[in-house]
Amino acid sequence: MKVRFLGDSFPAAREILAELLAEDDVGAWASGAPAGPDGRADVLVPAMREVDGSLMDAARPALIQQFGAGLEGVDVAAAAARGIPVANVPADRTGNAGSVAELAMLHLLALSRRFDQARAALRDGRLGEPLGRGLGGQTATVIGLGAIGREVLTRLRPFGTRLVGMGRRPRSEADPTVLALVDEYRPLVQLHAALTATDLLVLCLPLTGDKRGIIGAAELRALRPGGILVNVGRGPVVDHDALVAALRSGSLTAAGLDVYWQEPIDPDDPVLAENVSATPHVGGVTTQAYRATAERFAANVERLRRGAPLEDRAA
Ligand SMILES: O=CC(=O)O
Repeated sequence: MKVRFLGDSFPAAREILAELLAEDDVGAWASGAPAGPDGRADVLVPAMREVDGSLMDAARPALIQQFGAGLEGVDVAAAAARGIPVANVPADRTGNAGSVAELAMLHLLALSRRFDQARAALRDGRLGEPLGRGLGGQTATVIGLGAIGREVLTRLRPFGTRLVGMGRRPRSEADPTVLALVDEYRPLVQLHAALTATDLLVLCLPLTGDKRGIIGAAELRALRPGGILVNVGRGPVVDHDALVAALRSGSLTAAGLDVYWQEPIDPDDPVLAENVSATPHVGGVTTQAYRATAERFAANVERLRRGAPLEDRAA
């Protein structure tokens, strides 16, 4: 089987997959699908690129299989119209959610303890600065209570942080396992009120439904003074210009970002000149999560080969 990733990002995913699918041809189209017979793949891997109907017509894949959870770049209706199955590897099945949550913790700790400034002080020969803040006693609001949000809450608990969980559902319909993880549950319709009592805002949302730009200027302004935002879900959930403005004015103290409006982010993007700790979409990029993701991916390729029903289908 010919397995092709769109773009040459996420190289370790291909390496681990190539080991598991040793009989198959695993590779990448560095700049999108090439024309002609070379542009055909049995399994097409979106890898954060857009997959529209014309790309499907050119590549004529037997399966569009994400190496990970997010399918927001895939025109699932166009795939269904062409009879092409679309599948992903859900974050809760592989340890991916735990890896992403761990990265959220890294950003929270680095920004609260001002890790970049500490390293700069060390290089300047200064001692005992900067003054950081601990996570204890602060209020963290985690928006998005899927597998990643839950793992973030679990990891924050031992730090003595007050935990607010926000999800779509009214409290009466919230999942009891989520309610057990938080000090307070609030439905998303109470977003503004929750933010006014928030020091640490952690976004763990997929880009589905009406989530684009839900964190804009008014929401960032509502956070408590000294507020920190961490986004490990999807970039466009936050309004880019509002984020830059809030960081510039100091109304938001710092941001930890692993996901962006376009990926990879332009290194000259003004947000990167502000007080941010930024990583290039490595939330799920750990040997543990990748091995488990690759195993589920390879199992679906094997099913495709045998004509067996595929797992984790979105279409
Ligand atoms: O971003 C990573 C994923 O969607 O799995």
